[in-house]
Amino acid sequence: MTAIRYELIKKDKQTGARLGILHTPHGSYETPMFMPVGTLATVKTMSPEELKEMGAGVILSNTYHLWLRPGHEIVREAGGLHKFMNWDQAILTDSGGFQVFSLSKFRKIEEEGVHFRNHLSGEKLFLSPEKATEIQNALGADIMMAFDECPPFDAEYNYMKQSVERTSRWAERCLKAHSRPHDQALFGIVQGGGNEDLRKQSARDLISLDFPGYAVGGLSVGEPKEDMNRVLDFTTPLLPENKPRYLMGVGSPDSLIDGAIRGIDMFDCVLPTRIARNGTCMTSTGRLVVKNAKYARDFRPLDENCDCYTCRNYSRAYIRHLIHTNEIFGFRLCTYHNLHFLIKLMEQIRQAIREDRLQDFRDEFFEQYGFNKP
Ligand SMILES: CNc1nc2c(CCNCc3ccccc3)c3nc(N)[nH]c(=O)c3cc2[nH]1
Repeated sequence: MTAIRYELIKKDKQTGARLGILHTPHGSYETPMFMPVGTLATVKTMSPEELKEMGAGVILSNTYHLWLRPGHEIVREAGGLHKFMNWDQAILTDSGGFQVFSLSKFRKIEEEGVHFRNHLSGEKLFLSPEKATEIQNALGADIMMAFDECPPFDAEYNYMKQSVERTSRWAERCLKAHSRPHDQALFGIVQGGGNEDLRKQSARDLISLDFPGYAVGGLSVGEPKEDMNRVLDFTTPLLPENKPRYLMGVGSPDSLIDGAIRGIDMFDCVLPTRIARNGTCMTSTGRLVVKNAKYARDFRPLDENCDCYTCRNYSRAYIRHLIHTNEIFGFRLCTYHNLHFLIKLMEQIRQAIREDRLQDFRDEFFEQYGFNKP
């Protein structure tokens, strides 16, 4: 028995969306789901109790960051990430590949792995499929990711082809190095940019290795949303129907809906927590920059249609004051609201799938939120 099991409950009659349950050693969670990001073993400014209160299930942490600080051996000695951060629900760790490419200026990619510099100290570092797998085994997350290369979306075809083939070889090396397959599910990551044939090759390679789940990588890296949707249109149908599909780094409301419509089950994004720290909030009628002076005497909640802790107890004027004075409580209130907003959106998406009306829901939501309907 592998560490996780995906149970397909039903498919939406209007779209490629599906309602499912992801069973993990730390709990079972309905999908499609949004996973808050907690890079350094904390979802910034939120306590585990608050995360549970708002309905968070699986949260993310990061191999690269935790390897550098505090070091994966300390987390292992603490009894693993769940014990270390006092989180008794599920955890997913990314493999560190993406962070190396996005954080480190100098890097050299070879068959063996990636040479780069520590983005904090400048010291020379090296990450390989084996090392990334060893770190994730030490962290002990329920779901861990294969070590991959996420090339620029518009990389030259031959480079992209070489990269996909190397990522497939790296995935096999991760499977071989994985020491705890019964406790931790290793997901393969499909690459290939915007090239349908390379996406097919990547999916075929990874499916032949029989992973318990698959991520669609190489997207949400600056390409237009139409391109992301086009890639999903021909990529998710390649993936096994009875296994979870995770679209990496996607979390704006329109992309969550469009990803769910195309058969994605799991999403993560730093957006809700990151924009909260500069006073930008997601509301049912679009984004609201609460530190704007126009809210100085606005005593309404952030979102009149929201029943979260923030919206039940505090006004725009008060939150604006806190953000304006750099008060940490202001960041907490905006973070709580933004995470609750996305978790609530996923519940609405799941309900729309139950009622076979996700396309209609998309139209209503886009209209209300202010996304131009293509
Ligand atoms: C924002 N757009 C985007 N993010 C991508 C990521 C990282 C996903 N977020 C994981 C995370 C975990 C903890 C803390 C912070 C982030 C990717 N990761 C991998 N391994 N491969 C990708 O292709 C890839 C593509 C991405 N696009």
